[in-house]
Amino acid sequence: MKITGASVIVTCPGRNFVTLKIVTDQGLYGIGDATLNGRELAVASYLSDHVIPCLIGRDAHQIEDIWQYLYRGAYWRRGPVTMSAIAAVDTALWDIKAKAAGLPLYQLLGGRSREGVMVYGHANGADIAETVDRVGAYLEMGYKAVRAQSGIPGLDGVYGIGKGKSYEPATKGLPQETIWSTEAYLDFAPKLFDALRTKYGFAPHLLHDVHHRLTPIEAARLGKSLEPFRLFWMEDPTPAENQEAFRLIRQHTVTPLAVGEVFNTIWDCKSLIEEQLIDYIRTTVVHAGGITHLRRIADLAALYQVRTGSHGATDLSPVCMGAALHFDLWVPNFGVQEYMAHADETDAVFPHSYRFEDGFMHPGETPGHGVDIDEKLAARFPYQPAYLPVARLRDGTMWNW
Ligand SMILES: O=C(O)[C@@H](O)[C@@H](O)[C@H](O)[C@H](O)CO
Ligand SMILES: [Mg+2]
Repeated sequence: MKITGASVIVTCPGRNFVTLKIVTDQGLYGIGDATLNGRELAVASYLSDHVIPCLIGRDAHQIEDIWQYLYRGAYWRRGPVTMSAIAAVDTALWDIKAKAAGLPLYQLLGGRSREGVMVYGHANGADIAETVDRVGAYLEMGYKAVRAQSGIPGLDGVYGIGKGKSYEPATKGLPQETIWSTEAYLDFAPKLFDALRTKYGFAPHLLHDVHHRLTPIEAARLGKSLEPFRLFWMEDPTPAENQEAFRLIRQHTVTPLAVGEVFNTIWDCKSLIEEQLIDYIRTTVVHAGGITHLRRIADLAALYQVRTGSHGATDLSPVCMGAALHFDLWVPNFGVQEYMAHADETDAVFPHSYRFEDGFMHPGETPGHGVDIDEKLAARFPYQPAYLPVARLRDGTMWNW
């Protein structure tokens, strides 16, 4: 089956998304997510200018060979732009292969390993009282796991706090500037989880995202102070590029650690996994080279009892979500999947077969990954420049957002 064409679709139904569509001489097509929040057009150009010309005429069934061709063949390996582009090709090719087989994608990976995919919701509020209520709303919807993020008195624009119930960090125009104070946060966070456990007990899984803001010793202190509240995980405690930092954190706390949403390859998490410095690996389909590469990361992780907990924020398109759910249904060492529901316009542009039911997601039985794109509708939402925020300390020093 020959690849006869490919195109990049950039659309902004509520937020920006980049989608690759690959078509074949047999009338089958596949799509893959290539969205890199705040840097979308770099991946779109990488695909249009440098990848698509190399795809035409290749056998769409040779997923592994095409992956290796794009990874090794670039000479310049890894990095979020390259790996998101490779991921889009890989996802589209798995979609085509599964459609050709007439099977939902999870069947090609090895079949289902569980009944459904446990997801966690992202609850956020302006203060502790509101966050406690929002967690309650998720529990009422049937969620078994909820990540809780709360505004901190005196700090504007803390990570994870939206204007309404949903959370969308990117804003139109230039990056929004926010202020960060580690001191205020470290005192505040345990109070939030104390309030949550007091109200809801220990049955629900509670998670928390630190979003790379602490130093290793501060992260160790936070992990220790959260131990009485038995979190499912503490996410991204320190900037993730320094794998050694986790040795120090690990010496001090038994709060489980999750990391990896910003990782692109197995090399970013090799030491973290092999030294058993983390409990959950959060790499995802779109930013870590597609299903072909994510499977390698998961297999390495399985050797060390590290489980998966893939990133699933709103900037990962429904195409990524669909592919991730097939992966999750199969992967033996599954932990949990993040799920932030998309805006209605996004769902309309990307019709999909996945669904939420009582705390679990189901990818559906449609052949392929079960997500499509309505190109006519997509064209009605042109790209709008948008950026993630940046953070500074009170004295103006640049920090990690
Ligand atoms: O865990 C998460 O969902 C995140 O940390 C994201 O909200 C992250 O900030 C965005 O995906 C960035 O694009
Ligand atoms: Mg995160």
